[in-house]
Amino acid sequence: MANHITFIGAGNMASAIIGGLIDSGFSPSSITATSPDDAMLAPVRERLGIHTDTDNNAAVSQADVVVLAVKPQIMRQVCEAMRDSVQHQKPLIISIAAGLDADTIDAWLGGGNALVRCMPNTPSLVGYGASGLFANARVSAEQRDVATELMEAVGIVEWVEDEALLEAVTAVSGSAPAYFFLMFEAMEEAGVKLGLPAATARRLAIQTALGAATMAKQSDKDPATLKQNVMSPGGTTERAIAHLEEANLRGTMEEAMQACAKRAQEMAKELSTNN
Ligand SMILES: NC(=O)C1=CN([C@@H]2O[C@H](COP(=O)(O)OP(=O)(O)OC[C@H]3O[C@@H](n4cnc5c(N)ncnc54)[C@H](O)[C@@H]3O)[C@@H](O)[C@H]2O)C=CC1
Ligand SMILES: O=C(O)[C@@H]1CCC=N1
Repeated sequence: MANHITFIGAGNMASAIIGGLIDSGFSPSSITATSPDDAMLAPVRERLGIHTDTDNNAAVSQADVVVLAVKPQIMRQVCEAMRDSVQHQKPLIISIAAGLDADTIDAWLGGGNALVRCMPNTPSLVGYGASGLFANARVSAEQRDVATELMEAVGIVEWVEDEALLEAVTAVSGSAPAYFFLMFEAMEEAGVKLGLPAATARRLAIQTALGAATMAKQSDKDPATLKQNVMSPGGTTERAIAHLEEANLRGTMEEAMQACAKRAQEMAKELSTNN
């Protein structure tokens, strides 16, 4: 495992990963998070007990792993400003930015870096993250293990050998918590229209999703069979599923996920040329 990890950026995704790491036993004293605004750092410092710094270069100079966790739109400026300290320190770089390819980030950091691109998701905060990882040619087997260990501390890890597949990972898991949260909103709203108090509908819907996900994960049956097991012939579920199929839920999911992957591609083009 890494001796010291520095997170450049301390927003939603960095705090989710840091929170998950600490819950899984990683020492807060081995983690630093940065932001130019100390007011943003105070809550993570107080809540998580980690080191914080408003100076990215100072934070990089102590790290053997640097996680780039700023918005893609400011990544170039952030990377170029810490190029010298990265070149001096030569840490393993892990970028979690959507739509920014490994070569582009490596070039912004001066080139020659061992760089892992990771597409995590926010359930990392509760230890149920799902991350897709890609390593550039400079990443050693030991560094791969470090990246795996880091992200496995907050969930499951899938390596891809073709970087372009991270776009698919973004559609299937990176952005996907939001699809399920939308589903919870919709189920709560519909439950209220059917007469339930909002809080009751929300609790039932969320618990049901947790139960369904746990069953799907633990069972040796595929999701289609598990679905079939809920559907009594001529019963209530059959009617609901027929409605969802007629409304083309599958097609809608496919279109949404294609749009997600396409946006990752567009961001890669926009950010590598216009940034
Ligand atoms: N939110 C999500 O579900 C996911 C986000 N990502 C990626 O994670 C990255 C971060 O996203 P979020 O955490 O959602 O954004 P965020 O806006 O919550 O966090 C960004 C952080 O960067 C900090 N920051 C701004 N300028 C900085 C600088 N010069 N130096 C250091 N820190 C600076 C901000 O203070 C803030 O703490 C993005 O690249 C995004 O594509 C990837 C997967 C999922
Ligand atoms: O929406 C986004 O661009 C980021 C990347 C994946 C999840 N959130």
